[in-house]
Amino acid sequence: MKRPDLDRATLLEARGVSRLYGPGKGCEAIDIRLHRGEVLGIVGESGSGKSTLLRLLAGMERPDAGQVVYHSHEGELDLYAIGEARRRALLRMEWGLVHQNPRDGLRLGVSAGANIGERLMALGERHYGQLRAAGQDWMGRVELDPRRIDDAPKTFSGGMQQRLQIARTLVTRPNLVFMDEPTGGLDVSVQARLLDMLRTLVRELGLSVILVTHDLAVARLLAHRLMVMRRGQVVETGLTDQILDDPQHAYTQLLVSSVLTP
Ligand SMILES: Nc1ncnc2c1ncn2[C@@H]1O[C@H](COP(=O)(O)OP(=O)(O)OP(=O)(O)O)[C@@H](O)[C@H]1O
Repeated sequence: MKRPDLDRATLLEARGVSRLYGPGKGCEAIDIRLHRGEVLGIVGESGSGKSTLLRLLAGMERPDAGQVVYHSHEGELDLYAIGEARRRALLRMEWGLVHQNPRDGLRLGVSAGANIGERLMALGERHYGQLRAAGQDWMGRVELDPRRIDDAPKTFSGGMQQRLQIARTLVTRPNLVFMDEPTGGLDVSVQARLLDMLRTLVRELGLSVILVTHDLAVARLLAHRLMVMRRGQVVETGLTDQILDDPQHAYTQLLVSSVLTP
C-alpha cells in the first residue's frame, strides 16, 4: 500500500523497550516510531516476540526497560508513567484493539448492535436512535447484514464475528489501532475478503495501525512499513516493498523465500 506522506507527525514511539521471559524470548531493546496515518507491520515467525511487543505498545504489559510514548493531542504521554486508570481510559477512548480471536474482543451474548454501541456509549453517546443508526451503518461498512443488528454474535460465523469486532473497534474512530493477526484462524477465502475490506477501511479512514502478523501476504497488502523480528530483536526494518522484494538480512531472505517459493 502506498504510504501517505501528507502528515508525518509521530504518533507512537518505543524507546529501547524490553521484556524478556528468557534468553531470546520476549523482546529486547526495541525502537519504534509510528507516524500518523501509517500502518506498521511487525512480522516474524512464531515465538519471535511480536505479540509481546504489541502488549507493551498497547499498554497491556509493562516493559522491564524502556519507554512507550504516545503523542496525544495533549502532548507526549509516557504510557507506563501515567498510571493504570489513565492507560485503560486511553485504550477505551482513543485506541482500538483487534484481537486475533474475535471472542476476546466481543461480548458474545449481547446483540451485534450493542457490541458496536458500547464503545460509543463509553465516549458519552446516549441517544438510542443514534447508537442504533451507528450500529446499522457500521454493520453495512463491514459487509454484515444490518438486519441482523439484534442477533447475538454467537450466532455468527468466525469471519462475521471478526467483521463485527472490527466494526466495534472502529466505530469510535480511534487515533491508533492495534491488530494482532486480524485474519488468523479463518479459512483462506474468508481471509481474502476480510483483508480486502480491512484495506479499504484503513485507506478510507486514514488509520494509524500497529499490525502484528506472521503472514507476509497480509503484511504486503496492509502495511506501509515493516519491522522484522527474530528471537526478540528487530533484524530489519524498511518500506514493505523494499523488505519483501529485496530483503537484506539473511533471516528476512529465508522468511520471504519460504513463503514465496512454491
Ligand atoms: N507471559 C509469558 N511468560 C513466559 N514466556 C512468555 C510469555 N509470553 C510470551 N512468552 C515467550 O516469549 C516468546 C515470544 O512470544 P510471543 O507470543 O511474543 O511471540 P510471537 O512472535 O507473537 O509468536 P506467535 O505468533 O506464536 O504468538 C515465546 O518463546 C513465548 O513462549
